[in-house]
Amino acid sequence: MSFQFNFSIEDAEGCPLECELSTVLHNSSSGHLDKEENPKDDKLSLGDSEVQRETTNEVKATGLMTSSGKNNTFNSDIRSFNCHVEENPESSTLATEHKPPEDVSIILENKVVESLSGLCFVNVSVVEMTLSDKDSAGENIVRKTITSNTDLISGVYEGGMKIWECTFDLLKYLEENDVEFKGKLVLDLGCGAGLLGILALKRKAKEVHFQDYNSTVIGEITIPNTLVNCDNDKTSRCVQESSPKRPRMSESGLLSRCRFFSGEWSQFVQLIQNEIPPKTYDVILTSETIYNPSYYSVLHSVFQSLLSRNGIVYLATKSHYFGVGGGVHLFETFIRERNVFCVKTLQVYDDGLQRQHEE
Ligand SMILES: C[S@@+](CC[C@H](N)C(=O)[O-])C[C@H]1O[C@@H](n2cnc3c(N)ncnc32)[C@H](O)[C@@H]1O
Repeated sequence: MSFQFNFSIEDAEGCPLECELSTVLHNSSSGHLDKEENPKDDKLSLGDSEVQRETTNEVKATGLMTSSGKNNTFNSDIRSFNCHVEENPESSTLATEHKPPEDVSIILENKVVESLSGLCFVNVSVVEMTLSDKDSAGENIVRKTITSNTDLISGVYEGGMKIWECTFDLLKYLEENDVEFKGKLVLDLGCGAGLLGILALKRKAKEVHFQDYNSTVIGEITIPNTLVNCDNDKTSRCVQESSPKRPRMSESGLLSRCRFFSGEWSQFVQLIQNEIPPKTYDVILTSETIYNPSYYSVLHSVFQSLLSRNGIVYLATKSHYFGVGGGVHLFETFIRERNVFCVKTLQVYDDGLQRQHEE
């Protein structure tokens, strides 16, 4: 069954010039999500959105609605997922840049590498097992999530350890539509495993920045994943499942076109904006980052501050995140109310939804 949301495609002429960034999030957006209007939507759909700036001063946005049940082998079903909201979250986590070590082989110690569709990634369970013993001095996110039995702990751990389903939808969309990355400065925002940024890197992006809330994710998952995909000419014959790949130092060339950041989004914006010259991104890729409505304001300001004038944002999301309350309708409303971007649906993937719904 195909499912379409109420996204509309707007002419760039219909879009206003940049407007002020709203500071109100909860109040302004929550009242506009009318769950009763499409009561079935929430359970059935996932979505991708793309936000685009035009060459004129006008801002145009397009959206890609996707849904998928195909990748459940890699991800538990998170349409209804557990989120623990900390009473005193460690918010405003400072943004930090992470430099891969000189000896890149160290990064892959104790890692098991898997592959899918030409992309390699470390097995998260193995990383978690290793970390549950040793990260007590660090963020300790593995132990915290095990203890609280949650997919994420708001303000502490934002879910970057595993690969979420919409990442695969967006990868598919980018490949099928031959989206151009050559020569572009790309941001994988809320990257987790970083597969979106890695795809951009392999497709000749000039530079890719990876950002995740948690430094543990960047160090233990994102950087290793980037490294195992850095074997430029040989990536098509990815390592066999469960076989660790040990790239030579000479194979890590692509790493020089990557930068890695951890920290909360507003802090990240500050860090990037303080660079001289200040940077803006041609493409922002982001998957499963709109689950929490209380982050919409800062997320919008990331787009507004860091997207270049001709830039474009591809955003992949599920229709609704039970337990936290975010979702595509709410986010679309939020974007429209800010009046900076327009939104359009690009595509809906609905594989497996009926099956999921019947359950
Ligand atoms: C559910 S995970 C999705 C990870 C990955 N994009 C995927 O699709 O597999 C959400 C990601 O958004 C990022 N994130 C969410 N809220 C954030 C915030 N307030 N500040 C910084 N990063 C945040 C985290 O880095 C986290 O990894």
